[in-house]
Amino acid sequence: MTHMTTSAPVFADAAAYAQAVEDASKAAAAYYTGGTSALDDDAYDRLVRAIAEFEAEHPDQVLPHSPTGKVAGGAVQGDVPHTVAMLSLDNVFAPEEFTTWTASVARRIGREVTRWNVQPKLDGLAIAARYTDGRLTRIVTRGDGTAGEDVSHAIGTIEGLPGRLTEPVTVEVRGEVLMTTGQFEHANTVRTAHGGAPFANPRNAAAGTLRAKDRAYTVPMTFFAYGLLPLPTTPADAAGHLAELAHGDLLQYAADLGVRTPAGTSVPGVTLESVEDVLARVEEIAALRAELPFGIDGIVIKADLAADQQAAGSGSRAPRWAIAFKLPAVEKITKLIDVEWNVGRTGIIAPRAVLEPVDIDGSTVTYATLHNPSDITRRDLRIGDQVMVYKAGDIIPRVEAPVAHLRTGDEQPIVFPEVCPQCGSPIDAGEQRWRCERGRDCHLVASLSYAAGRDQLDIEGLGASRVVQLVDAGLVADIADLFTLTREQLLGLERMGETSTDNLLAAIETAKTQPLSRVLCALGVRGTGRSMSRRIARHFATMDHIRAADAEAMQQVEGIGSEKAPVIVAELTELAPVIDKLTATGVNMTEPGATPPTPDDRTETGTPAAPGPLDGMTVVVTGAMTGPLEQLSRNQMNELIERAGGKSSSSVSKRTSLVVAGEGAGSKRAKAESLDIRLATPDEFAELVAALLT
Ligand SMILES: NC(=O)c1ccc[n+]([C@@H]2O[C@H](COP(=O)([O-])OP(=O)(O)OC[C@H]3O[C@@H](n4cnc5c(N)ncnc54)[C@H](O)[C@@H]3O)[C@@H](O)[C@H]2O)c1
Ligand SMILES: [Zn+2]
Repeated sequence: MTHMTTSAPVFADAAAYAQAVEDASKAAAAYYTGGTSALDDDAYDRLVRAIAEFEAEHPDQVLPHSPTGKVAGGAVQGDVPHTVAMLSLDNVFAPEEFTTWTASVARRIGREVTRWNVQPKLDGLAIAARYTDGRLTRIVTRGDGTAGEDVSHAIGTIEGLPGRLTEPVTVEVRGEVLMTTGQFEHANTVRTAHGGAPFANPRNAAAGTLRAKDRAYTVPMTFFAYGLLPLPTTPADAAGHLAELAHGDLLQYAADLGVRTPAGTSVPGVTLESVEDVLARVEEIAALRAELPFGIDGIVIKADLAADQQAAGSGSRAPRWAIAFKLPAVEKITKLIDVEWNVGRTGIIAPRAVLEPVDIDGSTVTYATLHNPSDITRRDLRIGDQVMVYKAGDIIPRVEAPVAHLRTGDEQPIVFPEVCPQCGSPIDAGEQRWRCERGRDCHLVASLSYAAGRDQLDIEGLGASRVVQLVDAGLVADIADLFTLTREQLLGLERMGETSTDNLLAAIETAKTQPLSRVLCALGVRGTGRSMSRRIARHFATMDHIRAADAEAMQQVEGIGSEKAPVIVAELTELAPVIDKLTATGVNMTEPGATPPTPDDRTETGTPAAPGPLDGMTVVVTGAMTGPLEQLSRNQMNELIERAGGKSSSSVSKRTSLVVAGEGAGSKRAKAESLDIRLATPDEFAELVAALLT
């Protein structure tokens, strides 16, 4: 779980440094006041680290408004003074750094720290809530640490921060205001409904909401306390008592007063004595992060005893008795390139965001869930948007919201499908989650239409609408059922006359004689398309040999690697009942011209009985075919090439041996000429493979 952010940029000169200070200040101002920063946290931290490095090397050039060494990067102020400074926290990123830090604290205070209080580092913003005689009278933000902004207008909208304590005491409660995932979703729904731009993430939403005055609507937030201290008006004995309490006891007292603390969550604060135990707890909290209903960006470890804290003291930016063990960033800004619509097994049509690849928490994220269409509307997403993407642990990455102010005006609306993208049937959009009207049959309709297609079994008269009819009538449940359809059954369907019935039955009968490669393709084995199916069929020659192949044998087929092979083998096992049924109905299960591999010949590809005219050649077909080849589809041309011992390809490269250029051939022909690759007209090619053109 150790982590280090990527290296920081280096500034060429003072001007670049000044620009960086400017950018960082602007980002921090947005970050702390509820605007949306143009930088994600990693980018901001990198920038500040680079600024610090430059300043270390050029101490004479440090700008007064540099963010380094300041609470909130010096970007925010306030006019309500804090009685005790509200500081930031220093960071560590790895166990060794933490151990080093604990040793430095021990050195400073001249003894080991007695025990530690370990709690989640809540990802919101710090506030001080002042209670007078038990009544909540004022809420102040952290500001620059010495003075904050009065946000008392938010009283009553923050769950966990009661208007009245259980005892009439005068105290200041400190803690974090945040939005839970649910509150964030709700806030964006309400906000966009009022014509506002959605908040980029829960933290940003909490910051913006806390400061907003006179809004037409209110949205709830949540508070968790992590501190309690006396106010100037607190009676001396009570104040003295508070000052002596250990951190854990203070939080227990806050909870007793009715204030929410992390104690009620799955990551309560705990006190631990050894560094090992602390580190183990850090791991535990990190592991729970993805499932928490609120964001955390680390773990805070504090000396628990007041005496230890006082001995360690505080710096101008952070206390010396506490540290934040930072967890890797789980949010990054990247671009929304596209939205795909996938149909699940039950017919649910789910949108999925296609992203510009971005590294988050140790993995590259290219897709993120968008849940459902209303989710897209609620988030007001557009293609081309910069979006905040969240990913932690093993959860599916999700798009939180667009970073609306980064819009350029070139963003495009997301187009919702009008019919099922898989089978073309109408969509049931009555619920939040859209669904293909065919439900579970959607896949069946799609896979049967595919199987009947021109490049597979080529069953004329079996278009999508006919397939829908057959499925709806319960006549077919898999592709094998097509071959046992009776005349009576077909005649019973609407719009099915004698002629079309006979034609369809004849087409189905013809389909039984298709080569194995097409039957295999029709089965829709995951990970195989047309050309892969042809390669498999040519290699093994018969369905029995294909089914007998284990993953290792499957890997002998060109283009099948160690990852794909077991998937294909497993798929074929799953399809066994359908394959058996197909065989029983008399569907051809051999590949013409191919011979099965011999057992000791595991590296050789199954070769045609006789050497073909295109042996070892890679052939590209372009333009319109004429003469004897006129009727052949591109797929059939490719089949022909492979039957002749060649390899078909769709792009011209140095490795291409021959380009068959028909009428209208354009760029591929030009490329072949520039690479000096042999060209043939369709007629010349037909002659070359004449023996195979029967
Ligand atoms: N994206 C941006 O543009 C941008 C700009 C500025 C800052 N930031 C981010 O903000 C962070 C620095 O912010 P910071 O100065 O507020 O410091 P910080 O968030 O690293 O740590 C201090 C804060 O932690 C909070 N906290 C949460 N749980 C706590 C607990 N249990 N006990 C004590 N405190 C707790 C408090 O609010 C406290 O003020 C960095 O991670 C940086 O990336 C981002
Ligand atoms: Zn469908």
